[in-house]
Amino acid sequence: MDDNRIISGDSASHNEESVEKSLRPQYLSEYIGQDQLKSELSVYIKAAKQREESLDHVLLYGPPGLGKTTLAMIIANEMDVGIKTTSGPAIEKPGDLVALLNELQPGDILFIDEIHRLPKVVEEMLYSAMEDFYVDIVVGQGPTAHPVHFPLPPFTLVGATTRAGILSAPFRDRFGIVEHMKYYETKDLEDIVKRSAEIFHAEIVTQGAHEIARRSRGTPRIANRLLKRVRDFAQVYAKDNIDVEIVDHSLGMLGVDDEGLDSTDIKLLKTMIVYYNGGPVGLNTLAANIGEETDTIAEMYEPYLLQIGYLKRTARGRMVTEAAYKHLNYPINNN
Ligand SMILES: Nc1ncnc2c1ncn2[C@@H]1O[C@H](COP(=O)(O)OP(=O)(O)OP(=O)(O)O)[C@@H](O)[C@H]1O
Ligand SMILES: [Mg+2]
Repeated sequence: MDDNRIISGDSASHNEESVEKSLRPQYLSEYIGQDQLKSELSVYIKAAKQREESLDHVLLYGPPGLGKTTLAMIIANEMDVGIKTTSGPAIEKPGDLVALLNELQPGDILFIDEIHRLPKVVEEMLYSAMEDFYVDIVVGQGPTAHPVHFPLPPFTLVGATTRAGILSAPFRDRFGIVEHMKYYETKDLEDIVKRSAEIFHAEIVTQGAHEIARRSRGTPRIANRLLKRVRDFAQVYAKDNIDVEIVDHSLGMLGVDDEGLDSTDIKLLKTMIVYYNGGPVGLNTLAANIGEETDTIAEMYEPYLLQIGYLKRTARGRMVTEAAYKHLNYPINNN
């Protein structure tokens, strides 16, 4: 995906990894927002601990950067168990999965990011692992090949995906706990920005935090990234604190508009307005027109534009709404 996108919700590049780590809340009590999800999870965690059992398998889904990986790590901390982290595309064959499962201690968490990208054979092997804690593997080759029943310790699979819709039903049904991550309220993002500023030892006034929050597309990762860039501007301009003026100036320089939309969001909307009279346009056509991958649009751009009501889905494709015409200052064309 496009890693240069300043407000990308996509995973951070390597040099930002360690900063990301320090920003990650460790326990549920430090995790800001997502109140419904937090209160549900805390009940399930408490109950599992009281029974001294492993937590039921958890599926977390929602747009990039909303805190799925963070939450998986929090679950491990709260359960006081180990966690092994991997991702769907990294597990290429059943043997890779068996190797991972084999390393788990009883109660441990296996976190699989991008779980919708697991190969089918691996997914099917997970069925018995999840349900009855065993896998059947074939040992040997040719005439000496024979199946071996391989028991596993009880473990918790935590899966994260941006596309719950494309998981097969038998797979989805094996997760006892399915949680939908929602875009964050501005107030929650404001608290996240303040918390991160404190970790960076950066002074920020409430209005400044509010302005970053408002323009972060409901996404903590974007809020943190914007904060880092604004902090750079404040430092270079020798400001003692981050106020609305410096936020507004910096975000303007970064091409983040008043609603938090970036140049790709705007290009997408303008293409639909100018070339397709507002739509309907199919996702593939749109992707080809603006030079992005279809998946990138579906996972990173479209969900937020749908959420704020600038796009709507119809049976024949995506359409731009009146609100988007207004925001971009285009006359509404009603034919
Ligand atoms: N509720 C929260 N409170 C505070 N910080 C948060 C919260 N949720 C996420 N963050 C911060 O946002 C950043 C992104 O979170 P995370 O990596 O968990 O997102 P993700 O959903 O796993 O994204 P992706 O789908 O791209 O893997 C992290 O640096 C984390 O510190
Ligand atoms: Mg993640």
